[in-house]
Amino acid sequence: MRACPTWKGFAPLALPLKSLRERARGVVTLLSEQHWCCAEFRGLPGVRHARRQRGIVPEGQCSELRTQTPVLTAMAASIPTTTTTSSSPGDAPDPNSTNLRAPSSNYDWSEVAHGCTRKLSMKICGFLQKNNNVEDKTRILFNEQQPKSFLSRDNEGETRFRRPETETDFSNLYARDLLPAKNGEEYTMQFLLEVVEILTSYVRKTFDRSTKVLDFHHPHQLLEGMEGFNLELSDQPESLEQILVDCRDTLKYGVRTGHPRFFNQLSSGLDIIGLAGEWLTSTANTNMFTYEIAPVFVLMEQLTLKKMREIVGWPNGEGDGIFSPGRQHVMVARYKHYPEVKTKGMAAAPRLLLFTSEHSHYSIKKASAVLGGRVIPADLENKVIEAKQKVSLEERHWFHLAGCVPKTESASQGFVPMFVNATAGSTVYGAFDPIDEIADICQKHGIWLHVDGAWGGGLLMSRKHRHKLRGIDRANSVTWNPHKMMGVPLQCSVILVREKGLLQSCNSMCAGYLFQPDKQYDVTYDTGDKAIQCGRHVDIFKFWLMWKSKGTVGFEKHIDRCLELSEYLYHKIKNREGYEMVFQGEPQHTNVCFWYIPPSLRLLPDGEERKQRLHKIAPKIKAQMMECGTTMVGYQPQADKVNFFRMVISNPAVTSSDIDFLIDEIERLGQEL
Ligand SMILES: Cc1ncc(COP(=O)(O)O)c(C=O)c1O
Ligand SMILES: NCCCC(=O)O
Repeated sequence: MRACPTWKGFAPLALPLKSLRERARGVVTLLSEQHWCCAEFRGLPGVRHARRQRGIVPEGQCSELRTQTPVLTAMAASIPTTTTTSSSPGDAPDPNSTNLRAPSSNYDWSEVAHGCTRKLSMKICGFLQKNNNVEDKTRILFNEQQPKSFLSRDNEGETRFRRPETETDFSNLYARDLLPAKNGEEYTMQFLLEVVEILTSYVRKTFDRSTKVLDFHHPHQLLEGMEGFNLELSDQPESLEQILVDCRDTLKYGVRTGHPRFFNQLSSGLDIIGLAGEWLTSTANTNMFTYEIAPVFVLMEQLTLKKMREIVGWPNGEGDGIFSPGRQHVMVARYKHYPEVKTKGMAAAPRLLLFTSEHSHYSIKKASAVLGGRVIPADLENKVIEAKQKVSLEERHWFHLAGCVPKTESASQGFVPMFVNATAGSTVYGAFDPIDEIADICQKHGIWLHVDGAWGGGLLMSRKHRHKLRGIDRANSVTWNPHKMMGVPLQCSVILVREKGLLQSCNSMCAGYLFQPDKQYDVTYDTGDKAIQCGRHVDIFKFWLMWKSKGTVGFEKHIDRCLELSEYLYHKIKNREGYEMVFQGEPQHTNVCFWYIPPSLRLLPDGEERKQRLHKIAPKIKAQMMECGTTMVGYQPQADKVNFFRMVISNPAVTSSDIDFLIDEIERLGQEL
């Protein structure tokens, strides 16, 4: 395992160092005047936000921290205990508290010292900032915490909150002290501001390439509780102090999917407007099933769906749709062909067949075609015709037959081809099926055409690339996931249906407690009954807000930029020593699939040994990437192909230098395998 590079700092939740150092220096000045020893805080980069935090300060800092621990320990041990907070500076942490075990090592004590120092410094800083009067600093230091009113009324009588100069001690506060509790407003504002600080610190670090993409730990390590990060649920309430620490740790041990060097999934990036939209959505905390409780969101959804249908090419954006995850299009297709299935079940339908290509999201095992897994129309029609007669399972190797596969191998009756899934941007290869040709076959045989544009639908926003989805306007239904290529925060999935009213007919149950027909407004805006589920999350707002902030042109620019970067990668490696492309030809999407061949395998002749050894290379490199936290990229086998890397780009933060970094990192980690 190659050594990981030393990191300048993986202190994702550190306070802005400048202010912390200033504060700390204030403490150092004060304490040294009191003839206390104290570490010189200079030279402690990455000093963490020490709210009784047990977090790990990265190796580089840990060694520095430890060299100064004896001094810090002396300070922590000698700090007087006259303050009234429950965890007064100098108190040994309560060993029974959930997260804080009794300090046992020098390192632990230095953490305690940090925590105490920070509390002291916050009190002093608050005082100094407020009074700017250095003389009285010693008096204020140990006063009880006086919750000041930080709420004021502006000219319109609106209550405004002013961030307190001194920090709130949340160790004695609990959820019950927050709104709607009586007098809970100030604590609520202070608590939420702490949370915002955690989130904004995380956002800043996400785009900082000197931080890790992840701080990997195995499941058993996290389950055991990293530095006291206890995932077990508690019978008794935890203090807000603990809740804040848990928030920080949850982010600390997660994966930064917005990091410029996170390439692992089709969904990546951290769009700030989308994030704000998600924050607002959670704050609004409403349900999409009726207009009466989501009037604005329901209208936003309807306008956005119409815009998307126009982009698909349906005249005047006519048709239907809904923001909802899941595979409703199959249900709608079946309902269209056999509506009695809704009330009588599958007995009301013959054996139905669904067709899709090997590389669709429902991928099936099959010898991969050098064309990248596209449906070859001539074969599709043959198979459709064949399927209308008796056909045995082994003859279906070319197409995936999902849905109602016959219960016995030798079905006595023909099958009814009902549904064809054409993939616009396959998950691994990024391949686009020839939709127009497939549409001809579906039209000829009266078969429902669904276009799975979950990954490729975003290319419709680009005048340069939308031709790859030529024929999509002939589809009966379309899947399009803005949370993939368009960078909208997860979850944001759309299903569009050409025939208006079909979703409602297929799914509606007219629940009387929700969809009363005698409301005072036009109840056609109660769209919940179109969905297969009842409660439905507001997925629209973050997307609508992003669209407003970028404009249609902004999405086009993003899509074109990502495709440019994938072309850059393709041309960089296609003739590079040690690389082999999985399929020939420029990528149709941002998917670039390749093997990295370490020097030890380059002279091996093709054959079973080479395949078996090559199969292990990508997983080993990936494991090292994760241990080092430097980057993440997906790998997988596909049909008869051994593990290969699948590089995808959807994060607007990615630059060509990140592509260069990825290649260098693969070579650094793989060259000695
Ligand atoms: C082509 C394609 N279709 C459908 C899906 C399912 O998307 P989701 O799981 O986000 O609904 C994926 C996911 O990667 C996909 O790549
Ligand atoms: N729907 C699954 C996502 C697959 C991927 O991100 O690679």
